[in-house]
Amino acid sequence: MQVQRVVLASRPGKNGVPVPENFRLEETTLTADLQDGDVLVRTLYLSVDPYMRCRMNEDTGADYLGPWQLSECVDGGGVGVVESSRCSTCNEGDVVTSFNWPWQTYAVLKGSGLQKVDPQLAHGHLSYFLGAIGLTGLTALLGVREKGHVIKGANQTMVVSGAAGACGCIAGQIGRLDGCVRVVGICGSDEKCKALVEDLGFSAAINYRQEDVSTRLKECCPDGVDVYFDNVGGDISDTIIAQMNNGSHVILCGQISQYNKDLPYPPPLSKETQETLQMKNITRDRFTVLNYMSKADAALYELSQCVKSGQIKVLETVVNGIENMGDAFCSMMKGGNIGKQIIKISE
Ligand SMILES: NC(=O)C1=CN([C@@H]2O[C@H](COP(=O)(O)OP(=O)(O)OC[C@H]3O[C@@H](n4cnc5c(N)ncnc54)[C@H](OP(=O)(O)O)[C@@H]3O)[C@@H](O)[C@H]2O)C=CC1
Ligand SMILES: CCCCCC(=O)/C=C/[C@H]1[C@H](O)CC(=O)[C@@H]1CCCCCCC(=O)O
Repeated sequence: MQVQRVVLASRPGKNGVPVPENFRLEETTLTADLQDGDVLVRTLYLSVDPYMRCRMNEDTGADYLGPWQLSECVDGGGVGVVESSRCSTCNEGDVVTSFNWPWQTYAVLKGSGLQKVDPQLAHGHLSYFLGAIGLTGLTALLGVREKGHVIKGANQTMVVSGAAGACGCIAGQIGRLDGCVRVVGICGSDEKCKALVEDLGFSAAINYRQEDVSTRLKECCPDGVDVYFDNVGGDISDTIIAQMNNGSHVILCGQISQYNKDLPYPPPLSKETQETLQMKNITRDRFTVLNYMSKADAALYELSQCVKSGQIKVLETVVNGIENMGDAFCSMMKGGNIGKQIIKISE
């Protein structure tokens, strides 16, 4: 059968900004003759994620991430439906997901590498398995729980950077549900600020492109900052950390402001910020969701219940068509998304 796929056409260079032309759409022939253990899947939704910028480099700078190879099909988070199966654990019609889903309209995959999901968990919104009820939601929930030290009744203020993105949206809502009295989001547009406060229940939001973050933080966080969910790093994080309280906690989730630079992960901190962390006894633990997968089932069930009950609101930016994968990735890296950036591949 004829299928479409996306390959890596070129690398942006270690210090380059990725462009859609780094990706190329191709037609290819898929031999749908299944071997034992294989399944034929139709792709429903694909995910684009910041860590993929590192996979565009020859050397990713992160030991658990392999680089994408030139002229080879790109992969990442995906969800799809089993069309036919020669695997004992997968049946026709099953909805399945994987972190290594090829950017391809149909694919033959090993059934053993796929996770079966229950569409009911997402009320039929299958794209949520790439976002709020997938790795994104897990990152937010487990990041806050494992590294945030949020205690109900402790009058804590949480700040979230990258707050209107996939992880940030959920992290702030978890902070509020878990008992922070104040949750302040930092993001890149007035429209995003409005969504955070009016739709997601953040106490306040700061547009870092328009406002003086330090001044606005002092206004929005009069008692200082107790928990900081860090998605972006760089100057924004330095400014927030400068206003953190003694004994407070940084959840080091990601550092997207540094991903277009030739730096290892996590990138080094300024001397001043290192001194602040030390003097104020602030913890700053790196959090990697893949290290907590033993807690995934319970956490996904909790996220599902919160989404179904409306306690957690889900925002998505959906574009249609595999031909738009590169555009969607580059747009997300520049802030084109509100909530999780999803690409719909088929009905
Ligand atoms: N530790 C872990 O296990 C995991 C970590 N992550 C990390 O979480 C973070 C968020 O990922 P995810 O939710 O998927 O992506 P998002 O949906 O948050 O998309 C990325 C967002 O980053 C913001 N951004 C881009 N450049 C900058 C910049 N220079 N300064 C400030 N903000 C910027 C943009 O929003 P804006 O308009 O506000 O600029 C953009 O929308 C990333 O750092 C990622 O690496 C993700 C998954 C797992
Ligand atoms: C290199 C910078 C990464 C910064 C943090 C981050 O974004 C981490 C993301 C991972 C998270 O733990 C869950 C994921 O899906 C991300 C990594 C996925 C790894 C897939 C492995 C693919 C491969 O190399 O084969």
